[in-house]
Amino acid sequence: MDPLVLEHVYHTYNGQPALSDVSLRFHEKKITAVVGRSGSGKSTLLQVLNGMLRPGQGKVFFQGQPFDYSRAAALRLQMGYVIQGIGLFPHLTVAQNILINTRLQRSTSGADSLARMHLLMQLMNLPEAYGKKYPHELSGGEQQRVGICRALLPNPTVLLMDEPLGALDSITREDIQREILQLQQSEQRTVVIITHNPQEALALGDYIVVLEAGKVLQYDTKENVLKSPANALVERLTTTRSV
Ligand SMILES: Nc1ncnc2c1ncn2[C@@H]1O[C@H](COP(=O)(O)OP(=O)(O)OP(=O)(O)O)[C@@H](O)[C@H]1O
Repeated sequence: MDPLVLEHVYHTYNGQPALSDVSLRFHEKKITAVVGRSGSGKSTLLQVLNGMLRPGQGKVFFQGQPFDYSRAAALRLQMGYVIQGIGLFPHLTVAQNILINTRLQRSTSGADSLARMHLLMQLMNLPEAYGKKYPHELSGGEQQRVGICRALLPNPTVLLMDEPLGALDSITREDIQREILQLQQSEQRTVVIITHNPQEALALGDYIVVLEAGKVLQYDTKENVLKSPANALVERLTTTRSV
């Protein structure tokens, strides 16, 4: 079952369309990269997926059920969410930051959470000793890795990422891209990652969505997007470094 489905979704801000007739099925245990220019509607799309925004028109399904906005906060806890500049709590250690979602959910025992934290830190190349550090003692890339560990600690079925690597240098980006792929091999989940960088979309995505002015220009496997770009704009998006 595809865990996230949008049917004919429209969203406007002050009468200005941000999403227009977006229908997408995000495939189970696959990475879908959403690429598009600034202002194309990528963040709006992600916020519609996690129920932070209720679209003006159209349907949103999560795990086969129409999204229940009266339970949005509880449903959101089942989705990991990673954003650029991650929002770690500065007064909490790395370990406390990573474990914060478990405290909210009370879903796993303390020992299980600690074991999972160590596993995730290992997969994201964070030395165990970093658990005692504070966010300001880490580099931007390390902070972003902590944010990914935090989002994944409750083992969500879905992981949503909004430009998670946008502020990083290209070498750190590529390192973290490799770690994300490694994580996906060891525990497969449905991942939606937003990026304005076509190279990143191609590096990470099994599927690619190309958004332009709130509309889906193309949605297909990476291979098909590369082989048969829907139009000249998609071709440009997939052959340029960033848009
Ligand atoms: N809260 C808001 N109020 C009014 N307009 C908004 C709001 N959020 C986004 N918009 C507008 O909606 C459109 C889509 O914005 P969105 O942030 O979804 O695009 P994006 O592709 O994520 O852009 P970027 O890559 O620059 O973050 C843009 O024209 C933007 O100005």
